[in-house]
Amino acid sequence: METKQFKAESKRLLDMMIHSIYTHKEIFLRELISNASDAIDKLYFKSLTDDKVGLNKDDFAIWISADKDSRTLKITDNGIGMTEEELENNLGTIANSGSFKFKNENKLEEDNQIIGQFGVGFYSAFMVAKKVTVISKAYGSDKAYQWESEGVDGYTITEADKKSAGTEIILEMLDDTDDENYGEFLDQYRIKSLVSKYSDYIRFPIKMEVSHSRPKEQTEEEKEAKKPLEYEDYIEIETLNSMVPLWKKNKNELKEEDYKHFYTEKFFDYNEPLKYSHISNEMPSYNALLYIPSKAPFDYYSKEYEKGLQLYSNGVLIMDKCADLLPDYFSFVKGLVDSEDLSLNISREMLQHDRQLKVIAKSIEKTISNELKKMLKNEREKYEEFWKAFGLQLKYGVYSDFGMNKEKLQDLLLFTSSNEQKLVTLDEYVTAMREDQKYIYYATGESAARIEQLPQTELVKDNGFEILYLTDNIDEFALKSLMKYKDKEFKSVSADDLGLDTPEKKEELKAKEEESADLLKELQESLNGKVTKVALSQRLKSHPVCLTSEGEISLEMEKVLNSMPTDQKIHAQRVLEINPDHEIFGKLRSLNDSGDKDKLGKYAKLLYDQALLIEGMSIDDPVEFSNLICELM
Ligand SMILES: Nc1ncnc2c1ncn2[C@@H]1O[C@H](COP(=O)(O)OP(=O)(O)OP(=O)(O)O)[C@@H](O)[C@H]1O
Repeated sequence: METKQFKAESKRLLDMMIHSIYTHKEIFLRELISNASDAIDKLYFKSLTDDKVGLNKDDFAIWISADKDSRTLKITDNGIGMTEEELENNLGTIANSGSFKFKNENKLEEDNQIIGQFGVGFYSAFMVAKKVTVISKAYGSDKAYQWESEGVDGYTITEADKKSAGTEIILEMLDDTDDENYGEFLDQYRIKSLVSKYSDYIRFPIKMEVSHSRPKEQTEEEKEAKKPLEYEDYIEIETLNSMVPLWKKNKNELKEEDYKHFYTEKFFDYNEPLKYSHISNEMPSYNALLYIPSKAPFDYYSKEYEKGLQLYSNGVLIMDKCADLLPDYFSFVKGLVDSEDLSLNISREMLQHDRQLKVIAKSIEKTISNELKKMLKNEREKYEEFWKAFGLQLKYGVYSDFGMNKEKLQDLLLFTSSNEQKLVTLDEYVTAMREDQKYIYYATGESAARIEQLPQTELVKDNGFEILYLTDNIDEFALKSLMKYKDKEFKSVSADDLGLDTPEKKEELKAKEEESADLLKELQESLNGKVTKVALSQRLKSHPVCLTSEGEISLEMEKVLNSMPTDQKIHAQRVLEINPDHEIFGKLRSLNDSGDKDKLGKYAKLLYDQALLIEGMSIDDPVEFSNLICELM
């Protein structure tokens, strides 16, 4: 069977290319500068083995000049240039990359800085220009040629005049419209900022004549007469790019200040970073600078915050915030990644499916996780500072995605402990556990101070067990996702069975409950369905009552879930626990025995409201509460 070749409708293809491959028009400049840099790289490469080139590394440069009157922008390089045939092949055929071939043929192993590989970047010029002229003279050739095109209708190639090898690209900008201002690309400030945004690390100087203004010299008489200053324009040649990226410099040459300065400048943060790391990775190959800010940005915990690392390919910026490089739970990390293996031209959508990118993202995640673990181990104070700013995000990470990442994150968590209210890791908690302690205990509340006073914590504390104080909304959900840590289950101090009672004690309580069954039933009935049970408490020591819950939803979870903006309200199954050793219990019994149901009902309401207040919850009818107190007083 004969295999047929695909045919392409090149005009349509070009049209599609121009209008759909890039999202931002401004990147045309990046593409043309990258091409110029590639061309110089090729001639520089030749000059290493061929004396006839006659140029040193310092002689190479890219020039930009803009002329507002003729609305033209010129990008010139003294690189390898193109022959007539190369103009035809490289600029006349979409997706034909001379650079890609060059790279392959010359196996630029060590000094591989060639950027181009797809053979499409050049055409981005048509996003902003109505006419593109390329005048080029190939190195070693005595003839120069001019390629000219107004877009989809085709191109012409004619002989031209040009003295030295290299290429000059002239863009005649499109007319401005109501929506688009193409003239802005002729503005020197705009050009400067585009170069520093996208092409700052091109390794050959990008030069431009920049006009400045300065006060004119005054004569002595003029000075004395206090004549107002007059200004004059002057032109200066400026190099617009800084050329060597910090992350490609040798680590030994760099000082802490260099990294910190780079961070504050690049990521617009007044505060110095808490931590940085400079990574040169082999497999996959990439360089990265990663920073942990010392404070959470003001919008960090809002929808407006955009996570991501800057993504560079060979020193050329591809994307400002590449979200795919960071998992959500490490979204606080700032920094950049530079990889030669990524292509400059792939669009955002394609990038997401780039296998290489995924491999890099995995490697970065591992690095961040290791750095955090190291910090936790060796720089506890710093880690606690980090925790204050971003701990919440890690706890969200444990809970979200159905707990998929909990194992990776569990050793990075900190909780306030009942022991001196200091922060502890789960590992520290478990290591300090007594042999007879079955569970990791926790209590929830608004603040550590509030939790400290909860009656429910009494018994666990009396047994000498440490309690984790959970004060953030997400905390209990995160622990529920974890379920266990090192085979130890988490247990709320409000849980049914705290695992503290001996079988004899349990029996004793059961007998007491049976004995008071009709009293407990009476109390529950008088609370009109507000609680599912009134029970005798085994956890209370000095307090008369507390509120706990049965089933999966705790009172704290009820609070959190009901504070969310949904119509559906969730109810925990509330249990009012009464301390059988408290005086008030005797009072309740005698009321019940004497058949004073009315008073008993009032006591039940009061005790229930008290339990609510202790829990930090609001009571249904404060007026009734106040009246009842007065009545009984
Ligand atoms: N200034 C230049 N000097 C010499 N050759 C050039 C120049 N600009 C473009 N070329 C040639 O034209 C080819 C096509 O350029 P184009 O920008 O379309 O793609 P590319 O740079 O190869 O790849 P990519 O699309 O990844 O940028 C280049 O590979 C190169 O051979």
